[in-house]
Amino acid sequence: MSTTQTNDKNSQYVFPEPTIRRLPWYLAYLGRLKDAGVEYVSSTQISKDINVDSSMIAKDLSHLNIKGKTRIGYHVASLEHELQEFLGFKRLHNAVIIGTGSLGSLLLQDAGLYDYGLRIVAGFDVDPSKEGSVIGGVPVYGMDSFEERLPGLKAEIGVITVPANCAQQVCNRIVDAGIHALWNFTPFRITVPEGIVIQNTSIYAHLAVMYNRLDLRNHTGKE
Ligand SMILES: NC(=O)c1ccc[n+]([C@@H]2O[C@H](COP(=O)([O-])OP(=O)(O)OC[C@H]3O[C@@H](n4cnc5c(N)ncnc54)[C@H](O)[C@@H]3O)[C@@H](O)[C@H]2O)c1
Repeated sequence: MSTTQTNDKNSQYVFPEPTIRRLPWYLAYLGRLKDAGVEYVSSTQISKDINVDSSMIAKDLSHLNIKGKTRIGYHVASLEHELQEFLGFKRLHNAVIIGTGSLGSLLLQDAGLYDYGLRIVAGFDVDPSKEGSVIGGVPVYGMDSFEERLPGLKAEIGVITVPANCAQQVCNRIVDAGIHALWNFTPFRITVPEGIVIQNTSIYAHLAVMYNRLDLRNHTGKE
């Protein structure tokens, strides 16, 4: 389960989160069409293939700088390009990871994040045994050098993968050091000052939803 807040009373138009969440579905679908050599696709066809209402698709895509042609639909490659631009996947965003344990190490080794515009430039950890290591080609430094190294890393995003009991303290330190966007993987609901973007991501919350739906299914006896 993930939620994004832009804690900024002065922010301009904020796209509805459900719209932003659906756009990557269209992108993945368009990638498949492109690989299959399909040149044009209509919102009706997209609707049939990915099971989203076609009027909702048309509304979602109206936010983009592209128009579909009557009776032909959208040019697949152009729509894919526009979606990637809109979603920020084409732009590289430098990030640092705080906490290079199980989850932090996995993220450091996930080359796929780069394809989605996230370039992790360094990891930081309080554990001295991790200092000086390289995970997934990314150097890991001690937390004591965090403030000193940060300006040179040109990072705009801080990824938080520390134990929940120190999440808030780590968050405060990252924000004080000048980072404006946080991707929080801990189950702790951290609070941030106005103007800081925060994205909470927890697979555990998704598990809870799945268990709840499974229980419901088992009780209603639906096959
Ligand atoms: N979001 C998810 O889907 C998901 C999945 C698994 C774990 N988690 C959460 O991610 C966090 C990390 O989980 P893990 O399994 O990788 O734990 P872990 O214990 O393997 O790693 C935590 C790392 O943080 C470091 N650390 C501790 N305090 C620190 C501090 N003040 N500053 C910098 N580094 C510090 C530790 O030395 C360790 O290397 C936990 O909060 C966990 O609940 C989230």
